[in-house]
Amino acid sequence: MPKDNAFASVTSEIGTLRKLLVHSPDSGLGKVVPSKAQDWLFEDIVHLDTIRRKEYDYYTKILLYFLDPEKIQGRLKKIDGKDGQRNFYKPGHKEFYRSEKVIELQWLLEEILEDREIRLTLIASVCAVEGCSYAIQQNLMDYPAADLAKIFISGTATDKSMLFPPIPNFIFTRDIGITINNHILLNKPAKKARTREALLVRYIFFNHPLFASLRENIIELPDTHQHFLLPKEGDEKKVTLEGGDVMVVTKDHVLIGVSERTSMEAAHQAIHALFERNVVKKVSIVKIPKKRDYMHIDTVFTQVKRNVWVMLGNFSKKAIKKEDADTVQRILEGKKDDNKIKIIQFRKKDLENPVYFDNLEDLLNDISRNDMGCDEKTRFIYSGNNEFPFDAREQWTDSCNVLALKEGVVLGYDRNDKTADAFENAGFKILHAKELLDELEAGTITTDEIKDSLILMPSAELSRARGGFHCMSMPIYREELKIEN
Ligand SMILES: NC(=O)NCCC[C@H](N)C(=O)O
Repeated sequence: MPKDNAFASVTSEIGTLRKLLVHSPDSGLGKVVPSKAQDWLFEDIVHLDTIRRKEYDYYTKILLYFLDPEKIQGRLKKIDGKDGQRNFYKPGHKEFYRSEKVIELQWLLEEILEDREIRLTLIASVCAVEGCSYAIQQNLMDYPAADLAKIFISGTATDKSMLFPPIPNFIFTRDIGITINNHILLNKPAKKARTREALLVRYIFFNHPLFASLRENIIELPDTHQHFLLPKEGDEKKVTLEGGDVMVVTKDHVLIGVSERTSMEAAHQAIHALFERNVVKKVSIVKIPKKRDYMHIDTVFTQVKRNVWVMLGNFSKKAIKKEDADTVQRILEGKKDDNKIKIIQFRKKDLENPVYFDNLEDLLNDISRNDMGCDEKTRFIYSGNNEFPFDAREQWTDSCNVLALKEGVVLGYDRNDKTADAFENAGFKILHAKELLDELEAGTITTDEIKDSLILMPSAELSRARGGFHCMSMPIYREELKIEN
């Protein structure tokens, strides 16, 4: 349990995780059709039963074991028993795990929908966003809260009719908002497919009693003045921001990616909002190429320990030097600056004089050494062991997108073999989720004993959704790291 009484506090990427928001794959994932997969931001269609039972359920078990063991310890056989109903994992079912540490968004949505006024407003809002008929809107009022929550998320009514599209990316809770110290910065999705997620989450944060103490600390970025007059596509003046582009590296320092999803204008607004409210003292803007493969900064790097990061080699010093080595190419492509990473750090006390970094490694090294006071050498583990073509292949399947359960213990996909080798070479133990759970249940190991490890999770279906465990988590509370400066 957190030592203080604050409900929310995230001051790093790697402090021991105590509370997070998640959403397990709902039936909407099983409704993605090939013709809409790209619009709905999936590269492929997934097999629902496999993604749940053989993949995501392991994530739930590991999270509960680390964050809320009473819910699961000694009960695994029964939970996954022969009846095969998975009731423990189903929000809305009476046997659902209902953890206040591993917090399921569908459960919170159901709870706020018990309130008639919220139900009416949210029905009207969802119907407006989805362009539903008046008849459907009236019809939705007859559903009990649990069914309505399911419908809002899956898009499908209890009689199996599809009322509106699913929101299959709701499993990527990272992107709905970010806890920065004891504030929550809400997102403004860049893609239409994620609009309903933002709407539902806004209602949860502003209405669920769990967040009552935080209401004053919820930050919503304003839109650009007369934003409705802006051209449809490609205007940097639009304010769009997704959580995968925000990383809280220390209590004073936040990184904000400018990417395919987060606009420069949003970064600009966020810097002002965070400085004006005294949330942090330093914001580093990390501008990455606007590419589907790199959609947010957490798809190209995440933190493992105070002096260890996993990253894509393309953004390393060496790779950037190599790119610049051919003079003719450099001159010809000189204007293609958009393909390069750009890093600018703003300090509240001296806004006029930002600091520039040439490459990602320099920034991360500066964070490890100067912000986190780490004397040990900063180490980088590269996607695919930095070997072509495994570097790009494994980054595509989220090798760089790991979630730290505590400093040095991270969750990643089991399909990224070369990255796992790189972790091993860097001195990390490689653990497999299923075996680890067996050992935890048998009592031959405890979560406290697990140190410096990459826990490999089954991933064949999950990885088709284009996000890893960093994306599948919205930390609400992490223990504060002891930093000696
Ligand atoms: N933070 C992240 O990188 N989230 C991954 C989101 C994947 C989702 N299919 C999307 O394209 O939005």
